[in-house]
Amino acid sequence: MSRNPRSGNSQSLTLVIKLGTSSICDIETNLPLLSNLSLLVETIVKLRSLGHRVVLVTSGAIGIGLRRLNMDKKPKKLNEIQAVAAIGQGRLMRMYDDLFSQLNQPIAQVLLTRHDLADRTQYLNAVNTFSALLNMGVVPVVNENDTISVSEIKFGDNDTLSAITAGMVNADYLFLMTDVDCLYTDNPTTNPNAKPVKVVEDVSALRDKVIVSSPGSSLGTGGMVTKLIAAELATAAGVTTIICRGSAPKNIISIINHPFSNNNQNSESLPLHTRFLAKDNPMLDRKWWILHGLHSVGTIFIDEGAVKAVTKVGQKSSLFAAGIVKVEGYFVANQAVDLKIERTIKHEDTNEVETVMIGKGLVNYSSIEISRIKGFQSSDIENLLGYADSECVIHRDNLVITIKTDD
Ligand SMILES: N[C@@H](CCC(=O)OP(=O)(O)O)C(=O)O
Repeated sequence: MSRNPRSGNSQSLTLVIKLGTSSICDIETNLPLLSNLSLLVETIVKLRSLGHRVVLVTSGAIGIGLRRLNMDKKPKKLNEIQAVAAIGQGRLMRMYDDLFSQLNQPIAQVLLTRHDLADRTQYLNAVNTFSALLNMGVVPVVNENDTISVSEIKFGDNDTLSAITAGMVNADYLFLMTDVDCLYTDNPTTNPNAKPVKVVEDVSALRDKVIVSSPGSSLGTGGMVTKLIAAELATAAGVTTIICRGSAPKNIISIINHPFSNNNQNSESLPLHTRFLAKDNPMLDRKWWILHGLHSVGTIFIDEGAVKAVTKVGQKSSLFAAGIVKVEGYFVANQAVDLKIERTIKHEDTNEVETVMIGKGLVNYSSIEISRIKGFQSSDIENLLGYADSECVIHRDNLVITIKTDD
């Protein structure tokens, strides 16, 4: 089996390149790593000249902001960190614009939060803006909008933001540039026996095989854990994801020029990197948006019959009120909720309740309405509520199943 980038040829690829704080600022002094950044800019301009479309997702606002204020450490208070990021973001963009301008490459600033993408219209507006920028030959430079990002609406780290961005632009590749060559079976700085992991077919299966304790830098929030989450999101959207060393950006060109097949996974001619293969059947854009773009605001617990119906191979059903046993959280129609089942596991003396995540979906009714109609047939909804907006609680088009099924 060979899973190559979706466009199937290397004529014109769409690449998202994510650069973490450790590749932008010196970890001791916070001074910008100008030679690194210049090499990256040269590589991106080279990629553009080869006909590729490039999006840069960059951290570094906090690091650059700290340097501007002559502060050694990140402040403790969230609003002060946000202030530092606001100071650094303009300077970060100025630095990129200065470097790209030397090579006549126009760039654009795109600042996003998860909240912006939770609304389908705003999500599509962002998709359209990216599309227009790439069609104009511009390199969008993306960061999280730290001024308005607090935990509820945060991507949390730029690895996740880069995976969401890669899904939005239908990228062929996501490059997660970091301070190590690749993913290892353990932390290579503390364990000399740690082995490089070169090709990953299934990110979720990998979690038991590698120890991903390697922390991010003191300024960044990511580490290997967030890279694996990003790889899982991106590969689910059909994006081949690569972890490679941030200080050697030219490797990107070698990697995309080298056709991949499982037979040459140990190719010695390529620089060390980890390749996460894109899923053969990527999730449709809308379902991927529901799963990763939206924040869950509640939970609907369903019974075994409903689990069977919504996970049925071939013809998955919508979720009806009859299969709902419990509602948690306060939400209104059109918001995203998790779908779970509680199962009782009988031990000799005790019973244990296990909660299993089934999926996520957009509801047609509020939590208060669902509490009143749960367990009833669709034909009873009008009597119970005085109206019946929809016969199902979650339509199958708005429902994403996350447990493994056979289809
Ligand atoms: N928006 C922040 C990003 C912080 C962050 O997640 O950094 P990293 O883990 O290095 O990708 C900044 O620009 O400093």
